[in-house]
Amino acid sequence: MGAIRVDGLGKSYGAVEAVADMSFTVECGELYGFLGPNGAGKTTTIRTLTGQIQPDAGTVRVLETDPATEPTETRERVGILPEQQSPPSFLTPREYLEFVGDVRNLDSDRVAERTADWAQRLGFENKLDTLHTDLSRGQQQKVMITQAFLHEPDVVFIDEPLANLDPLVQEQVKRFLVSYAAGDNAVFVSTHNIDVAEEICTRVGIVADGRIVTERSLSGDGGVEDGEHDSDESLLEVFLERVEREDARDLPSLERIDA
Ligand SMILES: Nc1ncnc2c1ncn2[C@@H]1O[C@H](COP(=O)(O)OP(=O)(O)OP(=O)(O)O)[C@@H](O)[C@H]1O
Repeated sequence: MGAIRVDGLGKSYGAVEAVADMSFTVECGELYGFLGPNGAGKTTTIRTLTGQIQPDAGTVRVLETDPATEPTETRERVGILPEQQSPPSFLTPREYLEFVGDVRNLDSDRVAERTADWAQRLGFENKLDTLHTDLSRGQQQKVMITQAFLHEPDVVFIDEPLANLDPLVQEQVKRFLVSYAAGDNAVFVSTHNIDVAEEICTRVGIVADGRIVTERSLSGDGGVEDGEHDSDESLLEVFLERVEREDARDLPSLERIDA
């Protein structure tokens, strides 16, 4: 099933054109990496796909729902780990995950079971009853990862999944994301970490100036599968080449500077 479809998406904030004619699709079973420099339009695209903001132009569909007109239907079926979001300071992880389970209409026994599983998987069992305000950034990130997957959604949007996590937990989360996508779910990861994208993603879209400038299928062994590019070319090389090319388009030419 088509998980995410974006066609001609445009979104401006006043005079700032954050997203301009963005188009791409993601199928269930894909771990799709959304890569781009600061200010490229990644967060704006995710916010549109999760019904947090309305597009100015184009169409977006998530599991055949329209997040602009059916935000509740969309959000019921997706998991979201937003950029730099912390769990509520006045709740403990257990209380927060019970609340999320309630909002997601999950049976309380199931929530308790999944909370215990995730706490064990990510190693925060001994913090389940500690207020978030007394948890480290990494421990809070583990709780945020748990809430995104609590209802086992078909599509998950994650901004910088490995932020603040120690190397051991990073490995566990990477392995989990790969296996979750392989279970016929779509995992959409926005990241600046090109090495991680190259390691775990099945496909990446490189974003610059509010649109996809190129997409690459990844072979899973660090190689980039592409007819246009040398297969030995790393994803970092592809990224730098395409993003610099877009930057150069925006810069005045030397002749114009000299004139
Ligand atoms: N609420 C807002 N009001 C005005 N401009 C905004 C707002 N949010 C984003 N922008 C602008 O829109 C553009 C795209 O921002 P966006 O946050 O989508 O980029 P990004 O690719 O997620 O960047 P980063 O990698 O730095 O998180 C930027 O020029 C940014 O300054």
